[in-house]
Amino acid sequence: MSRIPIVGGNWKCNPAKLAEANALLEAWKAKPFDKEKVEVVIAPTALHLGSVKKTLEGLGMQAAAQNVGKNDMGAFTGEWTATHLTDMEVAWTLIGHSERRSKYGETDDETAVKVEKCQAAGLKVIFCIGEQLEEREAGKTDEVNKRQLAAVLAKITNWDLIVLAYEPVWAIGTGKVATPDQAEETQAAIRAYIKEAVSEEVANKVRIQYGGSVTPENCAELIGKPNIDGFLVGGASLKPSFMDIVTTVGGA
Ligand SMILES: O=C[C@H](O)COP(=O)(O)O
Repeated sequence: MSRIPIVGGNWKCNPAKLAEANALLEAWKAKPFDKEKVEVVIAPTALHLGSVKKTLEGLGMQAAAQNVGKNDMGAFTGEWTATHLTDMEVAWTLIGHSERRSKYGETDDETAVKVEKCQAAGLKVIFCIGEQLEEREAGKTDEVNKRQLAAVLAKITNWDLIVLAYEPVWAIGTGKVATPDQAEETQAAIRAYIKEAVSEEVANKVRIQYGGSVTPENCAELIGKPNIDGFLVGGASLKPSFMDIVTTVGGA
């Protein structure tokens, strides 16, 4: 089954100024890509989301939030909900990024509640999983990925709204990209688990991104692997050359 690749840009808490975001998007404009062959989803900071979304639309890209609240509307200062995002016509959110898990204490159970809310609101989710260095060294990579996935599987009724992102934590922002074989082996195991725990149909159609120190230089070999359906890019998505990753994945 052919899966349309999907490249995400997670800007995290960058750039400092909206003008810088606009300048980056202006630079991207000069490098067209084939929208039939690759989907592009960009997650700016929440404050820039509304403005950046409009510019992204002009580029044939979609906007994502980097996080979503686990509560409904009400007295939850500092939060927003899946309903707010769909009302603002933001189609996507990330859930379970390792920085949310490790720096903000997000638990597997909380990711499950968030996924459930997004499914109810019809919001698309890039669901992030991945092991810490110690877990890989202890041979627990597949176990960790399965645990993080198992927490949310029962909440997913519409798999068309779900993309998985495998991001080994030791590869994020470190320059230590997983080798294509490492990423492929782990992502094949993730797909095998989805086949076993959900169905062969879902396993065949769900897209699995790789994330962690992806650059224009290393992305070609990674995307050549059968179980890598795109990337979730951090640092390199803040540069004009991000478009080289997009065109390597999907053609100009
Ligand atoms: O969400 C993106 C990942 O955290 C990867 O970040 P990175 O490309 O800077 O390693």
